[in-house]
Amino acid sequence: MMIGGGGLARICNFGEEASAAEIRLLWRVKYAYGNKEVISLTPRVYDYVLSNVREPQILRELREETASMRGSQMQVSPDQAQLLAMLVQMLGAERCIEVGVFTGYSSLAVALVLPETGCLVACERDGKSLEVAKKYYARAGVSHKVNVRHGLAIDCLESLLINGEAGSYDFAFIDAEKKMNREYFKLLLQLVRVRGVIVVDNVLWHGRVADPLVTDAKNVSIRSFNNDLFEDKRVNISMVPIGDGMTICRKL
Ligand SMILES: C[S@@+](CC[C@H](N)C(=O)[O-])C[C@H]1O[C@@H](n2cnc3c(N)ncnc32)[C@H](O)[C@@H]1O
Repeated sequence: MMIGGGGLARICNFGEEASAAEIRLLWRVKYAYGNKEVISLTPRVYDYVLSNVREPQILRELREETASMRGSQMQVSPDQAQLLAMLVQMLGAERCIEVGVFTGYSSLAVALVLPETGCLVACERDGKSLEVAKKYYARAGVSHKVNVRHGLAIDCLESLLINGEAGSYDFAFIDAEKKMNREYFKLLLQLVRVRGVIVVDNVLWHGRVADPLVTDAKNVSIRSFNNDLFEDKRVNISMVPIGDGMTICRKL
């Protein structure tokens, strides 16, 4: 059965008003690959996902405090933070780096699961949001695991390399200036050990990267970096449609 362009547009734009049957039809039209049906994250499905996230109380409080702050939409979602923490645990990571801390939600999620001897280098240029992050590291009792670096992330990463720390990190998370992703990745690939992991956030850029008609500078830059990662034989990759999209890269 075919569905007309107008019908599709209506369901796409006003998904919440569409009937369940229409949505199922939309899935079949738009998201069926061979025999495989791929889930579309409606608000209801996403609520269900969130209801299955085991968000620690301290992270919930940080998220709620950040909600009233400017830029709160930059924070990773609870399901993303949970995935980052799980990757760190699966790797048995002891040494991590975060590029782009904001008020500390993702870095706290990582610090909480690091062993007592673990260390997270947390790079952030904005002093005001770092104050919130430091308050929560202290409240959570993980300040001793977080090496806060206030300044430009590039300077921080270069200083780690100058300090002879190449190949000594297990895990890194990139979540700062998108147009700098290529530079961050280049430095982090040196800092992370073989079989270590680098996660890049916002690779789907609100879905706009998939639209060839959107050609603003940020989109072009994210799309081009995604393509670099796809071609990069030094890493295995997995692009995951979680939050605003994250690509998990494992160094070979
Ligand atoms: C998307 S937010 C990070 C969100 C954070 N990971 C979280 O889950 O709450 C990006 C942060 O990167 C910081 N940032 C942007 N450019 C930077 C740079 N060149 N050096 C250091 N930090 C930078 C911004 O100040 C902002 O706080």
